[in-house]
Amino acid sequence: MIDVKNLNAGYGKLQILFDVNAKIRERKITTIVGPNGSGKSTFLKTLFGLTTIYPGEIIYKNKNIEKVPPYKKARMGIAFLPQTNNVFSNLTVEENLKIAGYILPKEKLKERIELALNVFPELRDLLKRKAGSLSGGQRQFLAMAMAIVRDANVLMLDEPTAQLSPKLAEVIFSKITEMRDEYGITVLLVEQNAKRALEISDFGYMFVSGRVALEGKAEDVLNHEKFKEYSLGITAL
Ligand SMILES: Nc1ncnc2c1ncn2[C@@H]1O[C@H](COP(=O)(O)OP(=O)(O)OP(=O)(O)O)[C@@H](O)[C@H]1O
Repeated sequence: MIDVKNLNAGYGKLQILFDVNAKIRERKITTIVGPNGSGKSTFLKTLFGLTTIYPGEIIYKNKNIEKVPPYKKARMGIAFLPQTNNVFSNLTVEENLKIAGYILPKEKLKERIELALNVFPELRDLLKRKAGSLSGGQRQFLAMAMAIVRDANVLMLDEPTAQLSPKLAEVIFSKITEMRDEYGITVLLVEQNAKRALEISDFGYMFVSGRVALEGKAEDVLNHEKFKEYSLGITAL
């Protein structure tokens, strides 16, 4: 679905990612783990077009998209949910959902919102609430529901369980698997909660210092010595 080839990227002259090769497979969950500052968020931002790309290729559905601006990527079905500011706080939940699908015809929009609310029934009672007054978990639900309204093919999530209780993190993980299994959405996930994230994933990558240090089937990454060292906090930045 997304093929990343020899990707080098960063912020202005500051290079953060070095020769990254990765495959984001269709209808699968791919998770990126790694120490703080290893470039995980930068990778997502780069795929969405928010950083400077030096040489490197990003191929989506057989098209090179490294020069495509973010708003066009959104129209191509790629959704990026940053860690914060992923909803419009001063608008209601309902307004957020409507804005997500503003390019859709009215009937289609209604249908998509209904579908999103089936995945996130927790939002039904909150439709008139301002998004800014939601809890962290509810806000995350809303951001994910908005991606469903937009009919995203690929959902890139940056630490969706950050600052959530373990119980709520579990709910988010099960929603992510539901989105893959029931709606065929391709998921690219960046998580601090590395072990749990890999457990629900199909494929995994570990980044260290902006490079791919480990890759493979999620369970192989989970069982790899390098991942165990990282989990124990031994892997150096
Ligand atoms: N907008 C920016 N401008 C310049 N440097 C940045 C910017 N955003 C991030 N960086 C730097 O890029 C490096 C990688 O950061 P990034 O957020 O991608 O890491 P990460 O693996 O997602 O870390 P964490 O797990 O802590 O979120 C860090 O050294 C960071 O300081």
